[in-house]
Amino acid sequence: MADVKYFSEQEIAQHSSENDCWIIVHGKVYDVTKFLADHPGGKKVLINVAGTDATSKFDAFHNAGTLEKFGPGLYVGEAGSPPQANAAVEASNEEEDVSGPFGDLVPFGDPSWYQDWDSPYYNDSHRRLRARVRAFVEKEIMPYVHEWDEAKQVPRALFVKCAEAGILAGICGVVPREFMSIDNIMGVPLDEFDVFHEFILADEFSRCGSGGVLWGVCGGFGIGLPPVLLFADEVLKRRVAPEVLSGKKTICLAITEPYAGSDVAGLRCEAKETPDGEHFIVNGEKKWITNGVFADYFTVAVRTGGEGMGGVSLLLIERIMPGVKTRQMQCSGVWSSGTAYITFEDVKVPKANLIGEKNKGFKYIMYNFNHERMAICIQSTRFARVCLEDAIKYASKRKTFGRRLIDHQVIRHKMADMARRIESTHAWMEQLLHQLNVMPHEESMVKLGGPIALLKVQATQTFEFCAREAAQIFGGLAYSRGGQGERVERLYREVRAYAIPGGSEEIMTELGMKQSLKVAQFMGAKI
Ligand code: HEM
Repeated sequence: MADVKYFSEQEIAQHSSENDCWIIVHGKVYDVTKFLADHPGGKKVLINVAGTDATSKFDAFHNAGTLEKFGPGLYVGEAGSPPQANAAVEASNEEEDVSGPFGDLVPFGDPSWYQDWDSPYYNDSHRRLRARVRAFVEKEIMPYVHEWDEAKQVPRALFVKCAEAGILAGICGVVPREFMSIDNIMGVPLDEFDVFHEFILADEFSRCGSGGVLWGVCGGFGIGLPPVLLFADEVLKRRVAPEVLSGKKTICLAITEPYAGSDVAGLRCEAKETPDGEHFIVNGEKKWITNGVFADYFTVAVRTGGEGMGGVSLLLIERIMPGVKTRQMQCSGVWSSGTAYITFEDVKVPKANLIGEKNKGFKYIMYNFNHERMAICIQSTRFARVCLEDAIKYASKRKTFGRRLIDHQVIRHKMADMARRIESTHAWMEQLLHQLNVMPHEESMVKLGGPIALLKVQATQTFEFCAREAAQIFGGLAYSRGGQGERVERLYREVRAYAIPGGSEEIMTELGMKQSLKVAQFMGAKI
């Protein structure tokens, strides 16, 4: 704090020309002289408010993220006089107080336990984690999301940052203790880390409002690494897991093909054993593979046996192996996630890279399906909240016909419709997360497969509805990329990336009911 400079209103008022232009926004002083020519809103608007407090005008046209990104380069100090040092306050700040409400308190913009409602699912360790992930995402991710999305890639350094913060280890569904150099995940001891901690990691990360960035970091990792951790032999696991968990290398899961999507058992990519039995020769194509553009490792579903699910194996293929080619696919959304079309042409893969047993691949894939689908539900539900949060914030400041947008009943009713869908989806999601927390895995695969499939439909349809309604509230601002409607515009384009992969809406609806009927009959229902 010692280096912070303070300026009085009179001092700031002297910097009021095109050649020397300061403004105050939210109590901070910015020297925008060199920024005038680059300001996307034009230089005149800035010169008109030079030397004054421009907070209300600034708020009318920008997101909070604008200052997080541009502010540090323009900041010169604080407006007003220095605060008196208060030893008692400084001492009490050292203890992390996690009680009370948390976040911006926009109605339904965060789950209800953020408003200090009682909940059976969360304790102080969850509250502490919530604050830490939020601080990390707001500092390291949110200011750059638009830039990364437009560049269609996330920086490699972000993987290492996320690994060091503990985020990677926390989202793979199995806590990879043996490969971790620390005994906690963002301060939560590994023995205490539960499904709700993982939920908070994914939910708070999703506040970045970009499936592209989220999948860019976690999309391949969260589904490509679990089969290695759970089923690969020690040698393969020890070679691959530590470097992926440390963010130095990346991994993805390659199942879908031009010929087989949700119908996994129909995949064609073949792996033929060489006569000496030492290698597989892999030939085939994979499509829509998240992170495939840059991944170092590919957990690939290949056909090693006859038709159907009994002939599928999982093989770890490496980018350095001759015959592996990837190209970026041009998709409507999730731009920075590196969606790839992959060709394997006579790729020679050592037998040692077989994950688990031959022809057991389908079982291994199924093992992680509930986890993968739950991740999609968590992300979709938070994205729906992001749409509502941004819509409420924007409608509270934008005026039309002499009134704020939010003062129009038709706009409030849109918000109400969004809120009730989000809250009911969230409550069902928490109920199922609780079951995942307490139920043995094998049992949960059978009993929860149906409800989680239906929850995926519910969550993605809620997301779709909220993206649409928020876009209507933002109007033209959600039709152009960047700026105030940035998150809504992007999320609107990303809806299909959630409603189709991980089991399409149609297949989930059918599976959800069929599976639930089977379970009911097994449990004795006379139907
Ligand atoms: C530190 C000061 C400021 C910075 C860093 C800044 C930055 C930006 C940026 C990055 C944009 C593009 C849209 C976005 O990303 O949000 C923008 C747009 C804009 N800014 Fe600023 N701005 C500042 C201050 C102001 C002030 C004080 C005003 C008004 C008096 C203003 C008026 C506008 C307008 C009218 C737009 C265009 C909005 C639109 O496209 O609808 N800006 N500004």
